[in-house]
Amino acid sequence: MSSDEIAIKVSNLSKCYQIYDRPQDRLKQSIYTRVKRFMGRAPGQYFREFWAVKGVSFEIRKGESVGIIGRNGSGKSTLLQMICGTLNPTAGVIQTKGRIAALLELGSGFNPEFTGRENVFMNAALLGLNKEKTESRFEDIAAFADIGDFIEQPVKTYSSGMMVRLAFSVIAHVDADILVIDEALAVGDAIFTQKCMRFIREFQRKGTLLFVSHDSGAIQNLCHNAIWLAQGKSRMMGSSKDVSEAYLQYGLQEIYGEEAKLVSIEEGRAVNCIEEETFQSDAPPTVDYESMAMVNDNLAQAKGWKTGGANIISVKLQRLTPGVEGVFEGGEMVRMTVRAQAHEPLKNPILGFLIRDRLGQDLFGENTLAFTELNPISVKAGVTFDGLFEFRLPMLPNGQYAVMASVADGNYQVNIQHHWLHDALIINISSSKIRYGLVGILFERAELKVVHE
Ligand SMILES: Nc1ncnc2c1ncn2[C@@H]1O[C@H](COP(=O)(O)OP(=O)(O)OP(=O)(O)O)[C@@H](O)[C@H]1O
Repeated sequence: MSSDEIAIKVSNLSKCYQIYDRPQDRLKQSIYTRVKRFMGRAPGQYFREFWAVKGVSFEIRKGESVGIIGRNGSGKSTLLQMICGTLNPTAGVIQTKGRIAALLELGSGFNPEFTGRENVFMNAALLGLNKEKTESRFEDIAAFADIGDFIEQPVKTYSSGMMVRLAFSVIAHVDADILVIDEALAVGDAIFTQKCMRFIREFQRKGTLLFVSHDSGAIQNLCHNAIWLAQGKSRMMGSSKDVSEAYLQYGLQEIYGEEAKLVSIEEGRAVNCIEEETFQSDAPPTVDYESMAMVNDNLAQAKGWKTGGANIISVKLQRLTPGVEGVFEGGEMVRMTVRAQAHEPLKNPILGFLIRDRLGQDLFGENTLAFTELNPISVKAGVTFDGLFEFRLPMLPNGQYAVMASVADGNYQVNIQHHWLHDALIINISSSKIRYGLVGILFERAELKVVHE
């Protein structure tokens, strides 16, 4: 790899902390250090060495997205702080090319006594943006943070969510070449997280990303490669898929213990020997998933874009059976209605929706194209029209989800998106028993059966 292609190069990087078991040991050490300096001989040592990061080396190409995964205390923050220059290494070399912006420690870089506005200028200056540029971008920064009048209040009055909003907004507007994000901090409410994820995905098209998470799913989704840190050392580097799988296996091994030694399997060696069977059972489904969804209309605050050719008037999720309004149960039949109005003639209007999780991953959705291919409909300016989608609501794991809605004109290949809303509805799932995957489905059967005695 030529040096021009490298964004970050870390060689043999280490950080050692001195750990004092008792407060008086720290005092003794400082006295003895002075004595040593004065007398020139080594007195006793009153601390233990703790290597938070030890001998880590890697190279990251420009434009690459790399995930850092590891348990609590494995050295992720320490490593990233050294890369960002906020912590001095004990040993090793770090070379970086370009402007680094980081979201690492909550509130770090903010002066609590200064207002949000003053902190924006201070932070942007630290990140290399001059006053004129910051002034010209201030409105965008404030709009992205979306904390209203709090921008003029001292940061010490902020909630942690407001602090993250402001910090993220600054790093999103300083033309960074390298972004360092700790996912634990990037989470705010669903709408803001989705906005951050959209920014990160856009940034990835040209910039270099270092993304820290405990969630191997998030790492695989955002990063091509990953580094697994364990006890301060780099345990594995490779594709994010391979690293995540190895990390997961290691975690399971720890849970199961030595008696269930897990062996990696390179290729499937099992012989497929399941006989065809028609099984009938009158027993009720054995898998009990509860997944209650609370749906909130967010249309008035929804972000997106429009051309003026047509706009979405409403997005509604309704249950098709009686029940409490706005509360849904996973597995029940529902109707999503996306209503729009044309402001110019639309030859082949398309209405659609898409449900996304907190990381902006598309879970499922549909549009009306399959229908209008068979039943062509055009609309004149001023006409209001609905897209109707009836489906069984999947059971979703706990968390917040956003419903994207759009109105367009055209066909599968060529279409103009006239109005696109990222978060027309917000879905909150709170009591889900879904344990695996992004979306749960209703299992009719999940049993164990003896085949041969
Ligand atoms: N100032 C310090 N003095 C002593 N030990 C420290 C200090 N800062 C961090 N450590 C230790 O270094 C180790 C690595 O910490 P670090 O915060 O880098 O881990 P991490 O992987 O980011 O953890 P988490 O996922 O919990 O954020 C931990 O054992 C921590 O206790």
